Amino acid sequence: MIRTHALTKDFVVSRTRTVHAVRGISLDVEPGELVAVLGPNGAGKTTTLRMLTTLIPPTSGTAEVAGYDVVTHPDRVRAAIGYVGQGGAGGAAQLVRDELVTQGEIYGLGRRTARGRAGELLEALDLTEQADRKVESLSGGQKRRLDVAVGLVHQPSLLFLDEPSTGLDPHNRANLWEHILRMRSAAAEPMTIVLTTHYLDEADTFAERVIVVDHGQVIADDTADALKAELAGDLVTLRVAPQHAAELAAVAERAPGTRSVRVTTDRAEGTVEIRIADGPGATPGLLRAADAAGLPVSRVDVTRPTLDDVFLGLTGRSLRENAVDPSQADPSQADPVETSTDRTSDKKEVPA
Ligand SMILES: Nc1ncnc2c1ncn2[C@@H]1O[C@H](COP(=O)(O)OP(=O)(O)OP(=O)(O)O)[C@@H](O)[C@H]1O
Repeated sequence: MIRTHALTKDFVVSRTRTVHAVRGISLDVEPGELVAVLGPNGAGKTTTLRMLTTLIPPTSGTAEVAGYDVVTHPDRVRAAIGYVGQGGAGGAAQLVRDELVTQGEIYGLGRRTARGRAGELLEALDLTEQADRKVESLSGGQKRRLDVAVGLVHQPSLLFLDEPSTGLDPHNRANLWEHILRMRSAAAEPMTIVLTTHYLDEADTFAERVIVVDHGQVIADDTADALKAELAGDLVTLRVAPQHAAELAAVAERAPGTRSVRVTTDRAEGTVEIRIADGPGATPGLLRAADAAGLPVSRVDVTRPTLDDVFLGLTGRSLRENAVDPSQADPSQADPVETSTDRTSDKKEVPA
């Protein structure tokens, strides 16, 4: 459904400054996949989507979408895909139903077909009651559902969603997802969905495949579970008396399967966080080793990793930090993407 090879995009900002937004992305997305593209601000997610949806041309490399090259056959690509951008669609003063009918007509549907399709989408996305209201009067969640309806009006087999739920509260995010998944399962043909998101839980819960992008490159690509198992490991947290923390960390570092150990102490307690392949399986051995070393553990927690832990493991940075947009960080840098985001994590991890 999507095949890219060494896709790049450079933005020449001035004579001395070029932003290398996308640096050689090669991807294959099969029909019917639901793929989340995850990465910090400025990683190149939107730029990649904009190339795949023919909104901007690549600087180099190739991209085939729905069987057509984005540069040589942009019209064919556009007819086959739906795109819900960050800004949203829709003329504010239009009525909701008219907006959908107009969009359908733009895609070449006859008026009668466009009205029929608008009715179906309004019902599927729970917007029938709002059909005769102005777009500008919709709530944030309703507006986003209308954006999705607009993206689907011509029944594309491939839908791109750029941060579909940003700005929505948790209830509206869940509601939007319920609708997206319902539309997807109701589609006659397998619908491929590619979305970008900042919400790690959203990628974790809904995406069948997660592509992690950083500095314009793909740094990981697998199911969320596989990424977590391969790249992060479970987190076993042991609490001890503060004077025992460093010694317990040394014991933990020697335990089989330990990937990294982090120690923090305050007056009351020492905390030893152990990143380890199989937390539940490793914990009894860790406790036996602590006991044998005369280091009584007062509390044990085992937590499964998140996608943020995956990103942290890959880059040493957290996706939760509100990363600075590299192109805005230091205008004097010739290559801001490369040079201004090398931020080290606050966490002090001791490699195992
Ligand atoms: N038109 C443009 N001109 C110059 N630089 C641009 C342009 N569009 C994007 N960039 C830069 O390219 C880099 C990648 O931007 P992009 O919007 O693709 O990132 P993103 O991963 O989608 O980020 P976010 O999560 O914040 O939306 C950033 O440094 C951005 O400032």
